[in-house]
Amino acid sequence: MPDALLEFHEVRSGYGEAVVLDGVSLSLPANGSLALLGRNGVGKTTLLLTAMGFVGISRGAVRLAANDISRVAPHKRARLGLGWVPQEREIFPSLSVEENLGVAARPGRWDVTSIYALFPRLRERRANMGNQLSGGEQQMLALARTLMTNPSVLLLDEPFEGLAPIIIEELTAAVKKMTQDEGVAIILVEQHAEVALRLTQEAVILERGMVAHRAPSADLLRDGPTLERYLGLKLG
Ligand SMILES: Nc1ncnc2c1ncn2[C@@H]1O[C@H](COP(=O)(O)OP(=O)(O)OP(=O)(O)O)[C@@H](O)[C@H]1O
Repeated sequence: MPDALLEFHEVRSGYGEAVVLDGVSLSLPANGSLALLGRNGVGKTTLLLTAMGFVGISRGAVRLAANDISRVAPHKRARLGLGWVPQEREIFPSLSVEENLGVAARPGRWDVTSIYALFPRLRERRANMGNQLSGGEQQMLALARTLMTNPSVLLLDEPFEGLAPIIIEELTAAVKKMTQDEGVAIILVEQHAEVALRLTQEAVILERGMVAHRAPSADLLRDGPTLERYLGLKLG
């Protein structure tokens, strides 16, 4: 098995007294990609928040490159290489696209030039203010801005939520290039299970805060009974 870049070891976490994740173990190798699936409320976002340290753990450990980061503050985890793309996007409305990118920049493979090559639409809109972008463009900018921090792992929380199919296509093409050609490791939380499975190597399905099923994404994509059982999906 390849060495884990990001690892959850029997993690329990939640909000105050409420336990949401219980005994979750998973492992993301360097250059790996993992789809995190499950019905509403099973704890997918909580898992990403736990990885970032916004939600604390009461048992188990979170490790990044074999270092225990369970008690490390979120901003330090970001510095260590975890990149968080929140569902709310959190674009600065009164900064231009290019300024939004600039505030996040840290040295590495990703800079404004390589980002514009990945997202030509952002180059076209580079002078637009954050509040002069469509929802899909904001989502691209949110992803691109996190990429500007040159993370070793990107945590994506429902990036395709509410977007038109044409924009989803553009975004998936960029994510594919980023992961398959450039080797950025990702955990992708997604309601669009088929899209997520096509973009990733491995998949984990959560149910009631526990790992209910894990499989290579390509296998799960063909496994109608499992998709129906845990996600209520019927294959077309
Ligand atoms: N800030 C919070 N305080 C208390 N409970 C919370 C908080 N955020 C989420 N929860 C609860 O934790 C559980 C898991 O929520 P979470 O958002 O992680 O699920 P999810 O799988 O991401 O769901 P969705 O697909 O709807 O986004 C839910 O029961 C939710 O009500």
